[in-house]
Amino acid sequence: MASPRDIPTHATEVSHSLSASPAATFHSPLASHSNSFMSSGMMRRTTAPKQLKPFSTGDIKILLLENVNQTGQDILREQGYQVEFLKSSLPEDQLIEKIRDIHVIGIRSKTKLTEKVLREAKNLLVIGCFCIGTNQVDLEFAAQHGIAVFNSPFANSRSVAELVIGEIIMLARQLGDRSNEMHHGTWNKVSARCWEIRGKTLGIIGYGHIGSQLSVLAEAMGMKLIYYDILTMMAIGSARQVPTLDALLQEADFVSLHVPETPETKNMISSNQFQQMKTGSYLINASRGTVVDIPALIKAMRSGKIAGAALDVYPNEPAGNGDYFNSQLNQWGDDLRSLNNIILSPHIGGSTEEAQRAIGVEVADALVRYINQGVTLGSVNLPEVTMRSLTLDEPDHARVIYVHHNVPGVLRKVNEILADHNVDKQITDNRGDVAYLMADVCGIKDEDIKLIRDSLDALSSRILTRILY
Ligand SMILES: NC(=O)c1ccc[n+]([C@@H]2O[C@H](COP(=O)([O-])OP(=O)(O)OC[C@H]3O[C@@H](n4cnc5c(N)ncnc54)[C@H](O)[C@@H]3O)[C@@H](O)[C@H]2O)c1
Ligand SMILES: O=C(O)CC[C@@H](O)C(=O)O
Repeated sequence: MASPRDIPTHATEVSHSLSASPAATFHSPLASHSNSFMSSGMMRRTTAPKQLKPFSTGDIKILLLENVNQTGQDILREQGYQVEFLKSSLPEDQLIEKIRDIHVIGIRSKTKLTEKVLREAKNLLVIGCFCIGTNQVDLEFAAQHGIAVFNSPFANSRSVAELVIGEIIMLARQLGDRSNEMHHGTWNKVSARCWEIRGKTLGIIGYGHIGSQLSVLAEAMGMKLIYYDILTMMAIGSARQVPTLDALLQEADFVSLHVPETPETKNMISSNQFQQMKTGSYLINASRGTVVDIPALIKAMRSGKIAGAALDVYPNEPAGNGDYFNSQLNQWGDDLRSLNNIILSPHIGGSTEEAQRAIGVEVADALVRYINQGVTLGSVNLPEVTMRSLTLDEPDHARVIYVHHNVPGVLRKVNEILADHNVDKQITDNRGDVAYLMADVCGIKDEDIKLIRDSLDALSSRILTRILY
């Protein structure tokens, strides 16, 4: 392993012969990524970043599921990693089989990386969620095992907000039904219970990236805006935060959900909430399928309480494209489909070319930075730690990364191990029980690296040791 010949660029700058498991010892950035990182202004240096790899990039095995965008695939392949790409997600048994062998996995919203699955992921270093939501990953278990998780926090927010604007108009004008009728040859020119959206009140539940973006668009369409959020959020334009969910439900003509999947948001909109809503109002859910109690929605629509709904997400969603959205998947499937003025879309809120390309780049870049430099900026489950790249005028440096339980006395022990070396820079941070330490050490020889790694591995606080050189 570790042959510098396999390193695509600047490979001759370093020459190490240590054999290492990717999970134990990792290495640094390719120029394109480290340069863009350095140009952030945080860590400007005149010297080119040093290319560090303890083993051939070809040893890194990456599994990309759920049709991750080509932009992301390209970035990872350019690094020389082995990338396996699949269009759909995998059934749990196949996922477990594959995850044993890989160092990196890229997923979207469908793949469930539960404790059961992650327990088998003995070589896994990092998870890339090529989406906003990270509810499909057991973040805590991953952190406790030193597996970093990255996502793309807002690259598809605009796409979701635009879809919702379209749905508001479609529902107000019963456009889905009229279109369906025309597809079946029926001309049905009606205006009863069809409305303009101008002057109507949109109630946004969850005023984060998507909710606030929707607020801007809806206000431009002449709607009045109210929102409910567990946090006090800055109102945009003339939007107004209301103190309770009930207050929002009682006032809004359209209710749109933009909350994450959490225990608190499970069935957040159920029979009681439908009762609070205005008769003839509309519900839109493009957040997560668990947030709306669908049988209660079906009842509320049949009774006329709710005049229309748009759903983009469901408690159970198929693994891939095909003829799967039936009552076997969700027992109420047929009832839902039989309703009038309901728009059903296959979780496409974030599915635009713009969003998927941007997500591909953002998440793949984060993965490369983590694999090659150990930088955790943007991680959703590990402390966010960064240091400038090592440079070509630092030839005998190594970057020591020690992920550990946050218990008293660890730093003293780590620094005893590093004491005989010159520590250029060191940074540590914690997130709950898990701490992440990075130290750049100079004057390092191959035998030092092995010694440092073995000594760190022997500490009881250890979760993961990586040495990049
Ligand atoms: N349909 C799609 O394709 C699609 C695309 C992107 C995101 N999403 C979903 O939309 C969700 C929201 O995305 P975002 O980027 O706006 O997230 P965000 O984190 O920026 O905003 C979420 C907001 O919800 C609030 N919130 C959390 N719990 C709440 C509760 N119990 N009651 C009220 N407010 C609560 C938070 O305080 C936050 O302001 C994501 O978590 C994801 O599940 C779906
Ligand atoms: O693309 C997906 O599968 C998920 C889209 C969306 O729900 C997200 O969380 O970003």
